[in-house]
Amino acid sequence: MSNETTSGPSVPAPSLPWPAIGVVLVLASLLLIPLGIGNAFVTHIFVTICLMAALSSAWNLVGGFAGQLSLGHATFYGIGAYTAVILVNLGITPWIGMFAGAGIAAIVGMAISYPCFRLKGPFFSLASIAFLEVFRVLTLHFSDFTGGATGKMIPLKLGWTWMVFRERWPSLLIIFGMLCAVLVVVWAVRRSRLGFYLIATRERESAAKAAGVKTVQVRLVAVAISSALCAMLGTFHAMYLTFIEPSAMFSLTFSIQIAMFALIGGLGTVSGPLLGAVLLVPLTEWARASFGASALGLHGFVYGVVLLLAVLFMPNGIIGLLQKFRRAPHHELDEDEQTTQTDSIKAPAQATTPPSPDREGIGRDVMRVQNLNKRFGGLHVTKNVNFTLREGEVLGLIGPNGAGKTTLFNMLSGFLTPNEGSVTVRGPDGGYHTPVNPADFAALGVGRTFQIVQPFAAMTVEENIMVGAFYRHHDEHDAREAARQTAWRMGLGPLLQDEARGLTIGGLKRLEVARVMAMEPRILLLDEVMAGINQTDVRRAIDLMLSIRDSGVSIIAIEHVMQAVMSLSDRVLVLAAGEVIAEGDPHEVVRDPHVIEAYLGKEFANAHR
Ligand SMILES: Nc1ncnc2c1ncn2[C@@H]1O[C@H](COP(=O)(O)OP(=O)(O)OP(=O)(O)O)[C@@H](O)[C@H]1O
Repeated sequence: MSNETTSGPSVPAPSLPWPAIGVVLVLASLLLIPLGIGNAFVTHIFVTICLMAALSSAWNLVGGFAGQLSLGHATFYGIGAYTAVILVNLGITPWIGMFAGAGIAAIVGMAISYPCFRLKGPFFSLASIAFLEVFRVLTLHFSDFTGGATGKMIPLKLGWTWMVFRERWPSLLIIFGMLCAVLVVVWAVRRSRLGFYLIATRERESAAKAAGVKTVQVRLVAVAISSALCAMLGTFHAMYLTFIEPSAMFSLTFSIQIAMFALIGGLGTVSGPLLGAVLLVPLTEWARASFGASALGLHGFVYGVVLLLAVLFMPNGIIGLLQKFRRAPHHELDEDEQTTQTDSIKAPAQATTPPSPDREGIGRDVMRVQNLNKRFGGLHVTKNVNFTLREGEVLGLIGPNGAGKTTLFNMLSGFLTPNEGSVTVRGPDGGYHTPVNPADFAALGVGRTFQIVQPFAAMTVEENIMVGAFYRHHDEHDAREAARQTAWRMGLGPLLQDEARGLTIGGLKRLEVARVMAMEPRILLLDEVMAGINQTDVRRAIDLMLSIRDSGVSIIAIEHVMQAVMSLSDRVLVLAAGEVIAEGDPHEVVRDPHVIEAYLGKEFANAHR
């Protein structure tokens, strides 16, 4: 079993007060310093900082939270600029044009991102650049509307209605307000179910799907919000510049700059892009002013050097570096502490799911598997698999390596479509349904774990479990509370604020179960949750599974640890070479000569005589 974790950017806990105080102080100085100095050039620099910080924060929703590294975000900025300028020329105020541009950009963003989500890493970035170029060429082509290569002037109508001013301070007020609004949107997204789902999708798409996340849908929502915000900022900038032309509005360099402030400040964090812009824009503007025409393009060189240094020494950006200093040492549980903790968690555990000595009888069928066949090319992996799972039952699924157990689980949770056969699940309404994808299975109450643990590495233990809890609790406070209760029940209480990437394999296994339990499933598919954990943890896991079973959940458990299989299972199903070779009472099944021959071996049989 590999302890596989990704190393995505760090995600700070959103509720800590010090970053909020820092952000408020930075914002206050962005407004008060230029207003206090009253110099046009200084005000211009602060307008640029606010604009870049806002654009980068909006980009961060897609590039940071969703992990889709777009290098073509100027497309939406350009759409916002052109829409507003065309409308201004028709006599419509940019305050309206701004929203028209936002709507168009959101639709365009979703339309071009949907097919590109299949592309990973640099391929998505390249596709985003290609679309940027397409829009630049389109703007050149439709010159009747856009002015073509010569660009378009904004009619010189001064005043708040037209967003054009003789002085710079009104523009500063507008862009400062827009920056605050963008930050509030990003902050709200980060705290919401959408934010958790985006980060979960970025970290582990399969695990996110298993938690009921509609991964394409949440990324499309993020793209729509991000594109709309960029377009609104594009409108402002067009009015500020009073002139637009295609190569400036749909510029690759500008797109890279937008992404870079977030990369340097802290990808996937609320305050990172703001910090990046505050530190970098004055530096480059100073370089531009100091060296002027003698070193044209010097700002690009400055950006390059800073980016190189950031990648080398601060892979998680400035925010990641700051976090490192304040992060508490990792909390590893020792044996005594674990015992105490297990004792101490009994109370909340019993409060939610009392382990019943008079376990309710096994009820009606909750899952029916009929004639399941799966082929990978010429390899026939599962052959005519039939079985049923009943309410409150624990079904042990055993068999040698390569027998097709995980493949079967993938079909029971919608991750694979069978070539023949069907899986029907009894829904909360009492009717039987045939789900087809992970979201459908989750909606019917089927939760699963993965053989290779799939933590959302950059999230804390609490946040990992919250991704599951959000399935039932849409409000952040409710989801956090449910996650905490589940964590204590699973023995993860003292580790709530630890990052998942720091857990031991035993901890990661428990986290995997905790996340799915937080979804309050009716059917639980456990894939080797006891592999690679010590004897004490195995005993604890057995107790935990019994308490889960007693709460009325039906369980199918793939397990090689026979101690667990024997003490947990009401029934055992043995799969060998894709076929069910035995099914029934565990004590009878382990005596079956076919099972001994195919899986258990003679030594096991002798030991259990
Ligand atoms: N996506 C795939 N493409 C091709 N072959 C696959 C794929 N997934 C699984 N297999 C093959 O199907 C067979 C069954 O694999 P599966 O992982 O389901 O077995 P398993 O019983 O879960 O084994 P283990 O106990 O080792 O996890 C193996 O031969 C495996 O190589």
